[in-house]
Amino acid sequence: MATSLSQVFRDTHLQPKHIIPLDFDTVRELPDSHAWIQTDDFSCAYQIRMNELPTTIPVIDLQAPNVVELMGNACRRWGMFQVTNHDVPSSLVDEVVEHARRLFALPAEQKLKALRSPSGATGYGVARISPFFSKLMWHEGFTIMGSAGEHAKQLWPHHYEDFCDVMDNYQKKMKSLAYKILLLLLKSLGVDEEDQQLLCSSSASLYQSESALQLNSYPTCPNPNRAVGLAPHTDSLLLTILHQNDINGLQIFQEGIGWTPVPPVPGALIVNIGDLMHIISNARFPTVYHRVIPNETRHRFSIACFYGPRLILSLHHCPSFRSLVFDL
Ligand SMILES: C=C1C[C@]23C[C@H]1CC[C@H]2[C@@]12CCC[C@@](C)(C(=O)O1)[C@H]2[C@@H]3C(=O)O
Ligand SMILES: O=C(O)CCC(=O)C(=O)O
Ligand SMILES: [Fe+2]
Repeated sequence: MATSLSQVFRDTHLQPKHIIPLDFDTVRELPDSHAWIQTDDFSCAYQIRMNELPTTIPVIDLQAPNVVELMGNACRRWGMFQVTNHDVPSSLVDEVVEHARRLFALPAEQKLKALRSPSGATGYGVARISPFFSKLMWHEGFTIMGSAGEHAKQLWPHHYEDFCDVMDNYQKKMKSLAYKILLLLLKSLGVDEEDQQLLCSSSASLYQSESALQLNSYPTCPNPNRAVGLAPHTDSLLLTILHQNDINGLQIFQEGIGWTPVPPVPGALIVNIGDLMHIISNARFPTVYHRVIPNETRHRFSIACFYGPRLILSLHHCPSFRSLVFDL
């Protein structure tokens, strides 16, 4: 029997099939390894009845005079909202998506040169939560924590700087947006100015927040009714800021209603509460259970930025901490 968490992590989770994504270009039928549902009747699992169609998550203008109230309400009700007027240039978002498209379009053997190592944080690979499911996801990802340089060099030995510059710029923009939103949320929770300053002072861990970037790719899927793009999960840090391209697929779970689509709103970024924010808010903000369904004809991409205290993010490099977090 395993005697430590790191041993549990080592022993149970890291079989090769749990690290290396499928070569999606070469498959014409859904392999059994990726078939989550055995019949074609998946409709009951994720459709919602039209008369129960809930109003969708709020779209909030970051410059609105009552933004604190709007965000507070959205987070209490949904744990999620979309934000516009956020000052992140759409040209920068487009550049990130174009780089993601270029990366995932590389031949499988090239992408494998930048494979995330079993104990590493940055690189190409399956979603971290993969080992906790017996089936595999219709998904491949590229995670960036700190610099992407080493891995990008493996992909494009001579032209990797542009990729790194664009990712760095985007992370900077995301960090400042996330910090702004964090302050608004603390305000809406009733944390007064003095305490906000304390929490965010240069020695406190909220000020020392860091971000991780995840490029997600969901290739076209021969049988989307039986496959899962990204399995149901909650994000573990404070806030996630997500850009999805114009293709449906993201769904959130609502108690008593079921899986509800989050349709893309052009130009808006999705913000969702993670487990740490749920804890900090003393459970006033729910952490959002969400998943992604793949598409039969269109390749879907999304860019997620996870924002959380530096200490927690650096602990993601430690197998024992990861098994602690993901086993919860
Ligand atoms: C900083 C983070 C946040 C991580 C772990 C680590 C790097 C990659 C992130 C994701 C990205 C995909 C979904 C998720 C659930 C996963 O499997 O890996 C995320 C996870 C989390 O939100 O916990
Ligand atoms: O692709 C999406 O829309 C969601 C991605 C996601 O949930 C994640 O990266 O944690
Ligand atoms: Fe997520």
